[in-house]
Amino acid sequence: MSELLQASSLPALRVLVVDDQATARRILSAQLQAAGHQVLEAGSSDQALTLFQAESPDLVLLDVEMPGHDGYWVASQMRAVEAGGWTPIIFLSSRDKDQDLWQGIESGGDDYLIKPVSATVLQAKLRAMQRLRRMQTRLLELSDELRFANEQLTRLSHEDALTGLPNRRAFDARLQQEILAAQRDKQTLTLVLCDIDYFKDFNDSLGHVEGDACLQRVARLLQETCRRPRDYAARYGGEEFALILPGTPRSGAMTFARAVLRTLALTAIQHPKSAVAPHVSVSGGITTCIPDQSTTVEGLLRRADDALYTAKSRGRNCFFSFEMQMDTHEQRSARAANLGVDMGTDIREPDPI
Ligand SMILES: Nc1nc2c(ncn2[C@@H]2O[C@H](COP(=O)(O)OP(=O)(O)OP(=O)(O)O)[C@@H](O)[C@H]2O)c(=O)[nH]1
Repeated sequence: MSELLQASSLPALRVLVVDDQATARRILSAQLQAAGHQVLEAGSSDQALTLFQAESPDLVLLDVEMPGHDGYWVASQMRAVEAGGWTPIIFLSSRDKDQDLWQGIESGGDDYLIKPVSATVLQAKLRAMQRLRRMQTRLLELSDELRFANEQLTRLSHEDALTGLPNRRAFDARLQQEILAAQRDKQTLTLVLCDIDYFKDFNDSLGHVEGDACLQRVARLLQETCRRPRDYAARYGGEEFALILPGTPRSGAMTFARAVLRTLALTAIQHPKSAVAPHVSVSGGITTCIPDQSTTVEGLLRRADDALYTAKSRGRNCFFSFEMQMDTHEQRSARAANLGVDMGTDIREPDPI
């Protein structure tokens, strides 16, 4: 690289020189190389277009008069294939009428120099192009940084900072999508709301730092209990979690609830102030339906929340579902036989572990 380029810290350019005269090309190329630039040479309009597309040069120096298609045509073709980019094109021509310059700019050129072009003028033009190139590079970097920041922002606006689970906003959007999908496919959809029991007492006795750690562990356990790819766990509020189990009927929801209760019992996060268990437990409200036109996010959440309230009032550390209560005794017995569990309207861990 020449001392001139190094000293100015301007980027060296990859220049496509298009001229049907081999001698003119060679002289120009030598000047450019002496100034530290890289040169690609094209002796025809077709070759120019091929190199332009294959090599994406930083600058095109383009002769006007060439056999076949002239330089104006080449410039317009380059603009057409560039798709959103902008490579500077400078015409070098012995045509010196105003109309020629006009046509050059109209066809997509950025500048028009009349041959013979002095070495100083050429250097000056190249310096200007180098500055443009540097600005363009910086703009591209900035736009990448902006895109990355936007992606981060979108992710953060959908994520709960403490647990890393999706937050309420993301959950509501997902539930809406799953309602529509289940409506379309006539599939069952289960919604579960879980709330940690006596969590205020947990915080009061062990402190908020332990409380936060507890929320993180419960979040992870719930997420791990979601075994199917479309199951979705979110932090819905303070100590409340919400789960969507698509394609899951009542029996599957019960299995899920039992798994949650068992996992929490096995994990045994100590809860010195719980009135229902020596460990952290949850209460849960479940609703299962095949959504129709009248099914809404708000309606489903209300039903699950009412069920959660009932689970709390029935003693906590259990799940409750109104739909299961509506099952006939025969259905319950049949399912209980299949699952090998004692199924009431609320779901508990039957044997102390
Ligand atoms: N450490 C911590 N505590 C939280 C967070 N969000 C909510 N809480 C606490 O969760 C507790 C919820 O208390 P309540 O709504 O009274 O419910 P509870 O004590 O769990 O009682 P029940 O739900 O009836 O069993 C409050 O003390 C909140 O301060 C959090 O991000 N971190």
